[in-house]
Amino acid sequence: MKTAALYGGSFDPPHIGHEAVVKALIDLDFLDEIILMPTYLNPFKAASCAPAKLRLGWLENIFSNYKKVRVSSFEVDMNKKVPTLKSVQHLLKNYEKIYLVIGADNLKSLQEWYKYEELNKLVTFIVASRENIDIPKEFIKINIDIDISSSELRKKIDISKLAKQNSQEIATYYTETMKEKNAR
Ligand SMILES: Nc1ncnc2c1ncn2[C@@H]1O[C@H](COP(=O)(O)OP(=O)(O)OP(=O)(O)O)[C@@H](O)[C@H]1O
Ligand SMILES: O=C(O)c1ccc[n+]([C@@H]2O[C@H](COP(=O)([O-])O)[C@@H](O)[C@H]2O)c1
Repeated sequence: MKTAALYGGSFDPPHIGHEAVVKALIDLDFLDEIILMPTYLNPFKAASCAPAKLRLGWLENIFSNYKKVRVSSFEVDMNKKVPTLKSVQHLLKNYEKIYLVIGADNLKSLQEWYKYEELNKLVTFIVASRENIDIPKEFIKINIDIDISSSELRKKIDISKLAKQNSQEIATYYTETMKEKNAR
């Protein structure tokens, strides 16, 4: 059986920071596969901006030509908030080891994740550096230096920060959706 990195996220929108994380993961020889798994909805969030199926389609498009990478619709298909533990348990039916990828900003809330102790026993974490946040030594670290976030992009879309494949479509979607939201 193979090893896989589970890289979950809202990807609302996907951006070049996410692409940089995936590229860094591809270079890790101990990973057979990288599984991108967009959330239906982050368990800690009240809503997403773009619907789950749209975010899933964007990711499939962006990463279709990346070797070792696949996009999983597991959480989107559940049509509800899915704790990461459930996704890991699902993957462990087919993979012998799961590495769980998070950005360093997620470290502060990790202990509050659903059944964190159990999750921590099942996975090995890979943490992507972000905003100079300290990453404790027990984590595998990947060095990412892309100062961009989806929330910033939702406030002000910048096409140069989006993946090239579908940047125009994504930029138009957020420009129009945010205009409508602000007009309400
Ligand atoms: N620029 C980045 N550098 C390193 N890690 C990142 C970066 N952007 C996102 N990540 C990590 O990738 C995962 C998915 O990110 P997510 O879809 O939440 O994007 P985000 O930019 O963090 O969004 P938001 O601003 O809404 O929190 C998270 O674990 C996040 O910490
Ligand atoms: O399992 C949990 O309790 C949990 C709580 C908060 C976030 N997560 C996961 O963390 C990943 C990153 O979320 P986000 O919204 O920051 O991209 C995504 O896969 C979420 O499902 C998981």
